[in-house]
Amino acid sequence: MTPSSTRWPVAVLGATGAVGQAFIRLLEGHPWFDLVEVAASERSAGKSYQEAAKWLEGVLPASVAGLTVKLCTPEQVTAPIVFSALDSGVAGDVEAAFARAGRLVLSNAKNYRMADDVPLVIPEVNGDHLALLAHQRQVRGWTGAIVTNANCATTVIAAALAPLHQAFGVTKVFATTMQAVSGAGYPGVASLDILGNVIPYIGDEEPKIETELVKLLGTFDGTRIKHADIITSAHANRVPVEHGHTVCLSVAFERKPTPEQALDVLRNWTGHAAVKGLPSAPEPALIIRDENDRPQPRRDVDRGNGMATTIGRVRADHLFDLRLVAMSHNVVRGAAGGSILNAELLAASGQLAGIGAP
Ligand SMILES: NC(=O)C1=CN([C@@H]2O[C@H](COP(=O)(O)OP(=O)(O)OC[C@H]3O[C@@H](n4cnc5c(N)ncnc54)[C@H](OP(=O)(O)O)[C@@H]3O)[C@@H](O)[C@H]2O)C=CC1
Ligand SMILES: N[C@@H](CC(=O)OP(=O)(O)O)C(=O)O
Repeated sequence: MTPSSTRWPVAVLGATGAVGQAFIRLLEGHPWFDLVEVAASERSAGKSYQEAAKWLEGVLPASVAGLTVKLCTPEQVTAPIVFSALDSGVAGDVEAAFARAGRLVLSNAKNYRMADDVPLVIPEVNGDHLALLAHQRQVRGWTGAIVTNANCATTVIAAALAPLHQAFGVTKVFATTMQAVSGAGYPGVASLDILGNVIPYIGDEEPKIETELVKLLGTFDGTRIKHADIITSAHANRVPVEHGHTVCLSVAFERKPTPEQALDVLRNWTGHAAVKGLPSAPEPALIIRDENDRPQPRRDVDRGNGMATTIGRVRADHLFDLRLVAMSHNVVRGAAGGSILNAELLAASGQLAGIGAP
């Protein structure tokens, strides 16, 4: 699927961090988007990207190495589409300034996720929520817009539960996460804190999982999102894994499925139809493993170029109705790749018209 022969210039804000670097890797050779600008804090601005960033994985693309890092202002950064990998301490003001200046901001930060007029989107799960942008422009008077993607642990849970919610109506979720160190950004957690250890606390993570899930699985009525009626109890843990958040789930339903019925739904789920064929869309979005010892971050995290969610251990639950384990790449599916897929869906559905006009 191609939206037209148009190519869009894009920028990355927070380009030097863990998620910013993933954007740079994933945008290299993208068929629709050209990365033309990178921006970060005052500490990095004015330096070449190569000098400012401690490159973490693979080879830094030559086209980016020599770019001068800009400050994160709409005066300095002129691209109409802006991917934001900014620290949440600054994302609120910076992202609003870009949207006010007519730019489309695709944000990874938590600041606007739960705002009533801001779409919180995992394309396969709730791509239709992007239509909320018309309401956002009306309410805020912006010519640009902000679209957010979810917390990376919530992304795993929502991707696994969306098909089951559609088929059987999820009512309660008990979620225990095992989250990779890359989720804490760079340099992140001190090695002596995490090597050979588990940390049973990630600041602010459990409330985000519990609130974002109901918005993601909610329904859009043409003006607003009606949140799903699901109660979630989350336990968030940091584990010594490089990439990939794993989540153990116990789930209760309105209509209790057998494990076989649940597996059938998961295996046949295709998600929001408009996502199929987009450049970053994994095919399939969900990979179901029958082995007792999967999913595993080491073996499954890069499936679908890091965009697929792997699910296993689907079985009956003694406490609720069903148990399962799900895992996906927190920096790709749960951050940069998810944002790029949001932008692709907007482009393919003709929703980029007028973007970039002041
Ligand atoms: N890592 C993950 O798995 C996920 C992260 N997220 C979210 O994505 C965002 C980025 O996370 P991550 O890459 O891990 O974080 P990092 O700490 O690795 O990177 C933060 C980035 O923000 C920039 N920055 C910090 N302060 C300022 C400032 N005052 N002005 C402008 N830029 C600034 C940094 O620039 P500089 O180098 O110049 O300091 C750096 O580029 C966060 O909001 C995070 O919560 C969301 C989902 C998953
Ligand atoms: N808190 C997540 C990563 C993250 O930054 O999430 P959020 O964007 O919701 O703050 C983790 O530690 O794995």
